[in-house]
Amino acid sequence: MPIRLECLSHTPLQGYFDPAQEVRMEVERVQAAARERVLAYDPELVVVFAPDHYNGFFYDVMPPFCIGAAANSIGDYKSLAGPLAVPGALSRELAASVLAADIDVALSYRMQVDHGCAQALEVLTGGLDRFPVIPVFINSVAPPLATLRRSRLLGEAIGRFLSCTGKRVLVIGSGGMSHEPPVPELASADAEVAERLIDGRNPTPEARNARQARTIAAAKAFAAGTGNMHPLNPEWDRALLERLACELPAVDGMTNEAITRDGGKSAHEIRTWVAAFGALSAYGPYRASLDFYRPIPEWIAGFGAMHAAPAAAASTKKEH
Ligand SMILES: O=C(O)/C=C/c1cccc(O)c1O
Ligand SMILES: [Fe+2]
Repeated sequence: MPIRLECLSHTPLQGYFDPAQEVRMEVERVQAAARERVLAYDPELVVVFAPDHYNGFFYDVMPPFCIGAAANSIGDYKSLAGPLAVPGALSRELAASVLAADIDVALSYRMQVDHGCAQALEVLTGGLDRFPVIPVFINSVAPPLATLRRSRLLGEAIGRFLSCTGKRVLVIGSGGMSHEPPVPELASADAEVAERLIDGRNPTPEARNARQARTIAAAKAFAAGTGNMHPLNPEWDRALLERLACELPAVDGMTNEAITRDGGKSAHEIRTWVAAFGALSAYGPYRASLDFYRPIPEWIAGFGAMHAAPAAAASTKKEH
């Protein structure tokens, strides 16, 4: 019952507004190495913990967590569009098992995922449907949010289920660390924006282009040091990476208010990493490697990559 973990930041700005070539190439090398590890491991099941950015989940019903029993990627920015290869019956069993463990989770047979999920699948597996994949949405942008501890416990409950499947499992966490791109908030929204946050599925191409143009313009202003976006916080990011590697339960002490204050409103995407590490921790002690970290203002992201495996695992090769 082997398991491997890959966590990485995403950004829809890759390919639209890039950092210096040496940084871009370093990220590409790290991403290629992660993909090589995954393909050599050849998972029988992938579980991807991902946020959403008001593309698939809205305030008409905003669950803290949702397991996909079928899912489609909308293809925002340059991310891939199309169906994920979701094993629906197994997703349902997973949801039942998590609920039986006293963690309340929703189930969707029509989950829409955005770049927050699709980019990680493309980078790590080369596509959306290369391996059977169960997407697990974690609300990271739409207050009120569950606690960070709850994401760790969700991950643990999922890990316990996975360890009983006998499958070669890969868990993925997809999210930035400190960052705060221009995502609107319901509390301060006018009526038109509020409606978009409550029920804004399937916008027109014009509306989508306008949104993407706003993000690109914000990235340019942020990298130029103008505008009033929350700064990236490499010190906070590095402390978090250390916690994930060495003392996972310590994340329980991080309150939502402190995460917003220190990392910015979208830093809550770290809960995808926390859940992935929670799943891994259900298999016992683990060993984690930090593959990359750098604040990248052009991508509005504290950008990191880590991989990990149970301490007992001798190699990352395929195990039968
Ligand atoms: O959804 C958007 O329009 C922008 C999302 C974004 C921007 C920058 C960094 C990220 O991690 C994002 O998800
Ligand atoms: Fe994001």
